[in-house]
Amino acid sequence: MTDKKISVCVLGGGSFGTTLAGLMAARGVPVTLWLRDEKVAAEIAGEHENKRYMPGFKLDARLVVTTDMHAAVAAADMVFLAIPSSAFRSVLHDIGPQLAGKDVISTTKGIEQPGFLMMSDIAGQEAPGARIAVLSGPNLAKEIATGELTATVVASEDQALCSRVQAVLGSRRLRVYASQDKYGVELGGALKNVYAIISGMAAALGMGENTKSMLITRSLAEMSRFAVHMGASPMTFLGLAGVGDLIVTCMSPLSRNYQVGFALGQGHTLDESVAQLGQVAEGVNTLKVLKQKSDEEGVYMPLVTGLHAILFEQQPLDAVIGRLMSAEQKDDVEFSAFMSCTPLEKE
Ligand SMILES: NC(=O)C1=CN([C@@H]2O[C@H](COP(=O)(O)OP(=O)(O)OC[C@H]3O[C@@H](n4cnc5c(N)ncnc54)[C@H](O)[C@@H]3O)[C@@H](O)[C@H]2O)C=CC1
Ligand SMILES: O=C(CO)COP(=O)(O)O
Repeated sequence: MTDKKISVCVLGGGSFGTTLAGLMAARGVPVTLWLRDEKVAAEIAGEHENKRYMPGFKLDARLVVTTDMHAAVAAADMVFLAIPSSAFRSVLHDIGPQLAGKDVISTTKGIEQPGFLMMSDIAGQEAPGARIAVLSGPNLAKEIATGELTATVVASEDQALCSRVQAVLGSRRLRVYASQDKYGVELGGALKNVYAIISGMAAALGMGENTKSMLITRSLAEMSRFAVHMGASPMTFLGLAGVGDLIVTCMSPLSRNYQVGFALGQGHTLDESVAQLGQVAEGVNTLKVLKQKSDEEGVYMPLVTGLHAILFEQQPLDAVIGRLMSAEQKDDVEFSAFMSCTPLEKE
């Protein structure tokens, strides 16, 4: 790293954007947080708090907040995106040419249809001149904001970019590990949201601890099977952006996807469950995208199929659980065979 301080801009003033921007500002990094809403921007500037998304969390007074996206991006060397996947492309579309030569890091955990595109794919299309990385791991915004210890993964083929992100974001409370498997890290972050909905349902239904453990473990098997089929490294799923993020999202009531599942398990409809959350739960859209893709690709994903049947095909929960529990009993750790074969045998 050079002596010059890297200037950062965070796009998106929801839970995660606010948290990341506040964290970096508190470390003395020059940070500007961009958001759309003038009222929220004025509140953050005046009271150092985002009462809509992060009530009760004080932000560092050095954090600059703006509603002028073009000015914020122009002044930055590194741009983090913390925008829901549904709006990711439209936000990038406005600033694509401005991002040439800059570091762009997506923190968004979703997939775009049509095309089954990762957020880094969209960034590559909308900002072809940018250097692109993704950030993912067990990173519940509220825990990061209270200073709980955790870690995350920055993934890019560009190792110098990973090092810059580690320098800007890493601290004694947040370790930033590097990976070159951008696709696997991104897939892990998106897929685990679906399984968090299932885990939330299981919790609301009062299921046992054995059941919850089985669900998380079989979720890992299912998401890894899909990801490996799609070209990701199986090893990535043993790391923070795979099993790490899966565990936290499936176990914590702070997860919004878990909360949606919990509300569903209490008997609320999907619309009610999403409406009462008031924040993004990416797993709902990812479930639709994943069901379609796994059908097209012929990848066996019984948990995805089951949740899709409950949420979008009006099938009763009992019937789905009955089907899952009476399906053929196959191998436990199935890709041990895949990992031990040579690259040639894999093809
Ligand atoms: N909150 C968390 O703990 C974490 C969230 N993420 C990911 O970060 C992404 C963003 O999530 P959150 O910040 O949690 O969501 P959120 O629901 O807390 O906030 C979303 C923010 O995006 C803004 N927004 C929506 N549409 C927009 C548009 N067209 N233009 C500009 N801003 C727009 C909203 O106004 C709001 O400020 C998601 O993909 C999520 O999976 C990743 C890691 C942790
Ligand atoms: O991705 C997250 C934690 O790593 C946040 O999960 P939720 O979006 O379910 O809150």
